[in-house]
Amino acid sequence: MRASQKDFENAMNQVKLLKKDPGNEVKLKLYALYKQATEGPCNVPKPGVLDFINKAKWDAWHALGSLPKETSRQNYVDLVSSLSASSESSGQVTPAADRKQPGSDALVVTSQDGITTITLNRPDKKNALTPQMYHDIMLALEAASKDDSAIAVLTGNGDYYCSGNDLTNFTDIPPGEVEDRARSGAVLLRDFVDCFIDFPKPLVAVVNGPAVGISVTLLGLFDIVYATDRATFHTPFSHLGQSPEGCSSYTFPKMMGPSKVIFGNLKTKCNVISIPKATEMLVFGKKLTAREACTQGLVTEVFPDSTFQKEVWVRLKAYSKLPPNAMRISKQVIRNREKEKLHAINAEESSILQERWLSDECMNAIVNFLSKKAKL
Ligand SMILES: CCCCC/C=C/C(=O)SCCNC(=O)CCNC(=O)[C@H](O)C(C)(C)COP(=O)(O)OP(=O)(O)OC[C@H]1O[C@@H](n2cnc3c(N)ncnc32)[C@H](O)[C@@H]1OP(=O)(O)O
Repeated sequence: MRASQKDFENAMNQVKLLKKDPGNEVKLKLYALYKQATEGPCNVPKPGVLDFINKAKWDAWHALGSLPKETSRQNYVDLVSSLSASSESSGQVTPAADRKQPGSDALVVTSQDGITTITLNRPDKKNALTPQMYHDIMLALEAASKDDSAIAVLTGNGDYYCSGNDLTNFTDIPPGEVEDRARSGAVLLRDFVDCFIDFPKPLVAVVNGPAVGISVTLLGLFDIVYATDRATFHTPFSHLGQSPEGCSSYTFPKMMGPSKVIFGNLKTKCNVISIPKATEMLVFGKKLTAREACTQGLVTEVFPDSTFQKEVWVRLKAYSKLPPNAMRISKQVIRNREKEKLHAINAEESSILQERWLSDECMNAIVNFLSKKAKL
């Protein structure tokens, strides 16, 4: 049943009566749904980067794209009713408990046992990332940085962890808007990666299956990476006419070390081969198994697929009981001196990628994928 105007007005009144502050992430969602329900798609200029509050509001509204007014009204009413129910029930202090992002089912955020879990939920598309998902992940990280959880986890639903950027993001671009789209894509990428660089609590990747593209490169910004032995790690940037992001041009060579020198078989007089592992991945697109990724320092520990979920969550629940402030401060000590550098690298990688997206090599690769001529 569709929410009526009366239901919508009741919901607006109910918001004022909430006993508990729902937190910034939910307030932004409410704001966005309200604007979309009353005014339709975002049609105002984007505020400047330093106008943080209005930019966050604009981003939240803009992320709703062309969601119809009636659906927005319904989502607003549903969200308020779930908030009212939870604020009247047990009085729990867990702000993100079993929270499903309205407007998109592609991301599910839950908070339990001191752990905020962000789950990519597009299993039929191998959890490929849409623009809405990039925005929702940023909002979820922002909320998780302030909620009372001790650690945050990113994982995937289904057989894949994530197949990277959704390549259909490159379609339906009207002629004349290609450069604008590349520019806004680079801004989105930079903002997105910045959120990982700045995330203040221990951040854990539970890699439940194969990982591709940006979902791999970001791993260098996580504090722990647990992988099933079924996972693979693939960064086919050259195949796609693209270039590395997620700060991987810095984190991968740093973690994988200098050139590994491999001598050929002396009898057959092979040449000396000396290619750094990071180059083999980021330039030549070599796919690593979970065990290879662990040897290279990208993965913390590999678990048998049959016991993966059980073993990992037992471990994480134990970690989440450690004193949260001590964990946060230790992370700061480990990471802070690199932060400025990482932000600069992120900005540089994003701007190089902006150029790559306009190249024939990139366009041809996308067309080939979409016309099912090429798969990785
Ligand atoms: C703004 C920020 C930009 C950040 C820059 C990021 C860059 C990257 O992440 S580069 C990496 C991009 N990813 C890829 O190139 C992966 C493309 N996908 C594949 O090659 C394959 O789908 C596969 C190897 C991931 C899985 O193959 P398979 O097991 O055979 O499954 P299907 O191909 O049948 O996939 C099922 C379904 O999902 C769709 N899909 C999978 N990945 C993507 C994707 N990345 N983008 C769009 N769609 C994807 C696939 O097309 C199938 O759809 P249907 O045919 O409609 O069922």
